[in-house]
Amino acid sequence: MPIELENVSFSYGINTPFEKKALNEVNLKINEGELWLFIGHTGSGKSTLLNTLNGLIIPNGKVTVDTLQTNNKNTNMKELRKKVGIIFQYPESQFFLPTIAEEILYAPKNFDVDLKKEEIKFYMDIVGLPYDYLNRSPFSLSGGEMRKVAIISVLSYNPKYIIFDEPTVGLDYSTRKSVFNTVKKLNNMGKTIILSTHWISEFLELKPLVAIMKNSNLIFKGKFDDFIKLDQNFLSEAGIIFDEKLELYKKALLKNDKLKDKIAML
Ligand SMILES: Nc1ncnc2c1ncn2[C@@H]1O[C@H](COP(=O)(O)OP(=O)(O)OP(=O)(O)O)[C@@H](O)[C@H]1O
Repeated sequence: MPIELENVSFSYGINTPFEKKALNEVNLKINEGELWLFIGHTGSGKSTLLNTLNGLIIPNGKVTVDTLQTNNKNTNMKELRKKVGIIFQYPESQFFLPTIAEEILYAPKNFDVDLKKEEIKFYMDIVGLPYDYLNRSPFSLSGGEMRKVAIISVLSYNPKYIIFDEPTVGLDYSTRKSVFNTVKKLNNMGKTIILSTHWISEFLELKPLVAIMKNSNLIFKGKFDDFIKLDQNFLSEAGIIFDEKLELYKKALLKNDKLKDKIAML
């Protein structure tokens, strides 16, 4: 079953001098097992859109997760939020417990999930965090390690859909690579992943589906190679600039050169 957005619109600060439209008539269907990359300039509406998917923001229009509609007062929001886990930008700012083990156990407890020791180890393996970190304070970790703990605390209640809002923001190259590997593993496990990023080429190997936001509008949704072939002006007006790797990939793709698959793996 999919996540479906139908005519989704949202404004902040309605009827105030600060009223700001963040989503305008967005329509999108996200099928199970897909990997979606949301891109677009700063302030284009990506985070707002992601926050509508688990009911943190209730927009006008309709957001349906499997059979659960976020704006239906009969919807069990706990059930919906258990299905759709969000890893926020700078999630580490939300830590408040003394040990990593307690941080990891907090969300599953909330969702009535009895998390087994082996499951914690399994999730630690996925993100690449050593087991002997469990008794450490989350505040003693590096930024990248904190990000990994935040990812585990969402994985720990086994959501079907996992949303990453700019998962690699503020991280160094090797930690970005490790977050990328986590995304890859989760998607290979069949999880549906929806992520916003400014680092498109890091995800090239996975050939995600791409959604482009511009000034609160969803201006493109489609396959990765169709995105790559989009007109350069159209892209740069949406704040999207290709780096060297994407340019190389585009050249090979347009020439139908087999090299493109090698470039994607770089
Ligand atoms: N809490 C808020 N109150 C008022 N306006 C907001 C709020 N959050 C976001 N906005 C505005 O809504 C618009 C969309 O913001 P949003 O955070 O969704 O964009 P974004 O594409 O995720 O940006 P970024 O890439 O910088 O994270 C922007 O103009 C932003 O200033």
